[in-house]
Amino acid sequence: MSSNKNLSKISRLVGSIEIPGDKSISHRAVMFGSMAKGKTEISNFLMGADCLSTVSCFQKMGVEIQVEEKVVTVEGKGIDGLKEPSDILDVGNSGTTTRLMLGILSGTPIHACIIGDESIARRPMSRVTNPLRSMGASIDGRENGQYTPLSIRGGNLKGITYESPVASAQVKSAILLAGLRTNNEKTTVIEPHKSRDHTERMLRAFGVEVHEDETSATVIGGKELTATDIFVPGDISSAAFFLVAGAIVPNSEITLKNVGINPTRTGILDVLKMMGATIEIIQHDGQSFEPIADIIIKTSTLNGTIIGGDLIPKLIDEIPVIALLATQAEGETIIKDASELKVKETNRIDTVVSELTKLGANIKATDDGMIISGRTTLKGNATVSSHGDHRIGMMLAIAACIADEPIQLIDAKAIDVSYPTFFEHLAQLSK
Ligand SMILES: O=C(O)C1=C[C@@H](OP(=O)(O)O)[C@@H](O)[C@H](O)C1
Ligand SMILES: C=C(OP(=O)(O)O)C(=O)O
Repeated sequence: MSSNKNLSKISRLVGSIEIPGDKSISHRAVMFGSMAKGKTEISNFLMGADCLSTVSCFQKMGVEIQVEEKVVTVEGKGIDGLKEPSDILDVGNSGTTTRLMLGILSGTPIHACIIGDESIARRPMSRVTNPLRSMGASIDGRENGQYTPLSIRGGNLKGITYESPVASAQVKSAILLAGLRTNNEKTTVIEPHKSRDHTERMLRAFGVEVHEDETSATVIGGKELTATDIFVPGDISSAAFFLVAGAIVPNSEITLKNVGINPTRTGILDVLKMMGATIEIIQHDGQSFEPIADIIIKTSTLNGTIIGGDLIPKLIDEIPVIALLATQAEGETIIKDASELKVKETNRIDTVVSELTKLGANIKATDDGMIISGRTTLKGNATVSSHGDHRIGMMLAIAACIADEPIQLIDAKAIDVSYPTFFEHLAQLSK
């Protein structure tokens, strides 16, 4: 489904918005609620297309799930409660749904087929299908299980210690979720850098013990999950677009409310501080399993910086909009160690560089990231495309706020994947 938007410069951004629920946490709440015994009520659920794909896949496996405007109720029937689906499980555009669901299905004695859209069909799945096979799952698919369509039949699993070549919460979560299905065996995932730990935190909320250290996580199989109510904090990856907008649109001051500030996700806040942004973080008291804050950002004078190493997994989805931020910073910004960008919804090194270049940015691709020289005036008067990638679409819509001439954005609809109210929020803040 394609849709285009004409976007113009904005004189200032003022006011406050409530950031919609976190995508990673919304997916997990539906999945873990489906595996648990009892009723899980999820509030502030993200009504984005990706999370609705997760809901529909678990409904097809017989789980009763009701969705009523940001409140989702899941009637879990326990870890053995999933039924063999009579239809294909369609994950749409969602890598998280695909990889975590493969982990869950690995130890479930049913057969399932998984397909998604054309972007999903290009995303590498061997990073989960290979370790899951080594635990005992039968998985097949295009190019020996590297790409969708995939088919899976769960088996009797054994625990493994898996040293992942990539820092990926999707890989870690898939293996840990499979590990829960072993008979009292230990499963450990070791990563090169720590990835987001929402799975570990939420499993504990569902009553399952998870052992964590600096870069590893361990579960013991055979434990039941107990249903619990989950409040989903606002998604810092969605907040990132308005954090950058607030910093680069002149005379702005905006407050972003209820933003999740899990330290494995706050790389964007570190970068804004490193670049000299005026930012205030007011943490809420009495949090449950994920910390939450209101964040105030003002128009800022910015300097270039170097972003790499263990900061990368903490901001991987924010790199497109960080590249835009860097076009408005004095001097050079180097983003390195980020080759994972090549296997997201698009090759985000290529799409960021090609679309920002059309707007007049001084940006070049490297093997594992990009180098941006600022500060440049974005001229606009160009047609750019999301390439079907929600984060590229939102980055370009924020670029339009400061470009001298209007921009036409092709396929703005892609934004619905993670932030369906994005344009309403932008309009609300625009003065
Ligand atoms: O576990 C998750 O919810 C996610 C993990 C990250 O992917 P990787 O695990 O591939 O790094 C991230 O890019 C994605 O948007 C969501
Ligand atoms: C990479 C992303 O999501 P997923 O892997 O779930 O498709 C994203 O939201 O930027």
